Amino acid sequence: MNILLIGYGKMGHTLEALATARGHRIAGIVDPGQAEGPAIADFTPATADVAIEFTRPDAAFANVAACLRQGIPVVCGSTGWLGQWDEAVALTNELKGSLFYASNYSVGVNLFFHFNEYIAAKMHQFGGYDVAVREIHHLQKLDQPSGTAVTAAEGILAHFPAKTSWRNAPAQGPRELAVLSERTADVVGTHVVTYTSEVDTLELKHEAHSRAGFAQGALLAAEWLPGRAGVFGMKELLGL
Ligand SMILES: NC(=O)C1=CN([C@@H]2O[C@H](COP(=O)(O)OP(=O)(O)OC[C@H]3O[C@@H](n4cnc5c(N)ncnc54)[C@H](O)[C@@H]3O)[C@@H](O)[C@H]2O)C=CC1
Ligand SMILES: O=C(O)C1=N[C@H](C(=O)O)C[C@H](O)C1
Repeated sequence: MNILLIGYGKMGHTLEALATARGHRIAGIVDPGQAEGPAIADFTPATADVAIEFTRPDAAFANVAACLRQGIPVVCGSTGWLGQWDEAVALTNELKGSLFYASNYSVGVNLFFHFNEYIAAKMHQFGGYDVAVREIHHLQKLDQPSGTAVTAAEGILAHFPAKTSWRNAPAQGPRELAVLSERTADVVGTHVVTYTSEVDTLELKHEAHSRAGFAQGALLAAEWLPGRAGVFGMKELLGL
């Protein structure tokens, strides 16, 4: 496939290496850091089968919209832009385009999401536990809490009715779910869901050892998306 890379930072470089190792061709790289590099408008479905976007919260929506307008299926991994999610869905449907989004492309994290929802329902059934989410990332991360932590929090709220909202700070009452963020040098991405009762603690933890898992999942999505119109995520791709 001809893959357009949008964003050539930590994820862009990891994706480039993995995509070429899997026999794909990089159709172009769009990044303001690339001197005299191309723009998304320079590409069409004839030159790019799919675009993969990993940039920053304030750039993601415009990049997704530009791909949709060019008729290029887009796999977006940027986090922290979901305030514009409804607009992105509406534009995808209006243009009959193809959009894939995941707050985390790692297969392991998507299993973590699946077990998180199952555990939340069970813990609610048995009662007596409080729950909190914690995420730890490197110092360069722009958004807080992480997109993954938001997905985990929403999974808990959907299955653990004792919690009705989440807050990126210590909970202010028993109905609030605390989503706590830590920033530490060189941590790729760690997420922990902790249930505590008076007598014990139960934890579900995912720790990324490198960015390879994110890139593998994003490439799976990029290979799957072309030819499918609509909005998709990892549940559809992995059948979870
Ligand atoms: N969904 C997932 O599985 C994952 C999501 N992420 C998210 O992906 C995003 C990027 O992460 P990293 O590569 O680690 O960041 P990074 O800071 O290393 O790279 C971002 C790149 O985007 C470029 N950029 C900025 N504005 C741009 C624009 N308008 N158009 C094109 N390129 C632009 C920057 O120059 C930089 O090279 C972040 O939002 C991060 O949270 C990161 C890892 C996994
Ligand atoms: O910025 C990162 O690095 C990561 N961002 C994603 C998120 O916000 O959840 C996924 C992963 O944890 C790495």
